Amino acid sequence: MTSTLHRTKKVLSIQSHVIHGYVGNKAATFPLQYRGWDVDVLNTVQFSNHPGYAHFTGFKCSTEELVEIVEKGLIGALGIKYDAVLTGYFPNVQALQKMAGIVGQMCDEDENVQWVLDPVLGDNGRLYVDEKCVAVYRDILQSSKIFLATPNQFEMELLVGMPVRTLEDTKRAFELFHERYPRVTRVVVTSLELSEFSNDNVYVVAGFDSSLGDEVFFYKIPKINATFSGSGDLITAMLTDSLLNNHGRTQQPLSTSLGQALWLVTSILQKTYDLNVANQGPHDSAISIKDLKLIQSRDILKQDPVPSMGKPDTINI
Ligand SMILES: Nc1ncnc2c1ncn2[C@@H]1O[C@H](COP(=O)(O)OP(=O)(O)O)[C@@H](O)[C@H]1O
Ligand SMILES: Cc1ncc(COP(=O)(O)O)c(C=O)c1O
Repeated sequence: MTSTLHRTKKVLSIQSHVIHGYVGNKAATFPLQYRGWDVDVLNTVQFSNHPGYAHFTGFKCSTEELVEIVEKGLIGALGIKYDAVLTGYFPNVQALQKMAGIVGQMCDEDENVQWVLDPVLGDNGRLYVDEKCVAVYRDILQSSKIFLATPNQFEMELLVGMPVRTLEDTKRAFELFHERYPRVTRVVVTSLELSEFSNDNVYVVAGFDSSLGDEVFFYKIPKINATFSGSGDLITAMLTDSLLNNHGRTQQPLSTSLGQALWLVTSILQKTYDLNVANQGPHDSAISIKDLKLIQSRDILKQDPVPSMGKPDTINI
């Protein structure tokens, strides 16, 4: 009952769109809506399906189209005030640069707008955008006020310019990140494979909130025997919800929000895995699961309050 008394939060989500499947905006929109957000969806590309499939077709929005929709339409004509702007995949360097300029200005002009930035560059040692985007993301992170950034392991390595393979590296990487990008208040590295835990079959998910001191915290998440597309986009969306949609409660620390976002994502990935295995039968090596089962996971998304993955470990930097 009480949640309906609070204003519905509004987010502008600028990411890719696929007609079939769930990555980019398709992975973020339904979960955010289901958790009570008004989501304004700006699609940077429109593809038949994600490029993890053998074939896809579609088209990219031009920089001019993206700029016009936000500047003339959403801000100029409608004057919409957002609580958050979520940015993900951009189809080229120019679109990234221009749109980051506009979002940065929105945040400078109104301190209530929080920028959640997923620096989409690549994964597992491979870039899937123009390499010039690396320097552009470094500039953006240096010059803009960012509420939360969510690089994966490879993206964190590119942003700090060092390999991140051990707990000691992780500590140094967060230190360097904070030195280089002091205007980024929170950073979460979404999946680290660290040598200390190589026998434990876990991903490490680590976070740092510069407004709360010098502690890096991390969760160890048991690996499900599969690879998923869209899990990164889903966790960024669920962190946005957990940090900003407090239904009138005081804002909770990043470690608590990450514990809840991880509970939601892990439960959805497990459900997706179980439904796939029920169809395909048992397997030995990791299976590639192309589409999250988001609709079938709506009962998970409805949880309130959201359970947590437990207590994180901590390291001081
Ligand atoms: N095989 C897996 N088993 C368990 N959790 C996973 C698995 N793959 C992804 N995740 C979860 O999804 C989150 C985001 O995945 P990640 O691979 O970091 O995204 P990105 O696509 O940005 O690289 C991770 O923090 C982890 O919680
Ligand atoms: C255009 C596009 N956006 C988003 C994603 C999803 O990325 P992630 O699996 O890192 O969440 C993909 C992955 O294939 C993609 O091709």
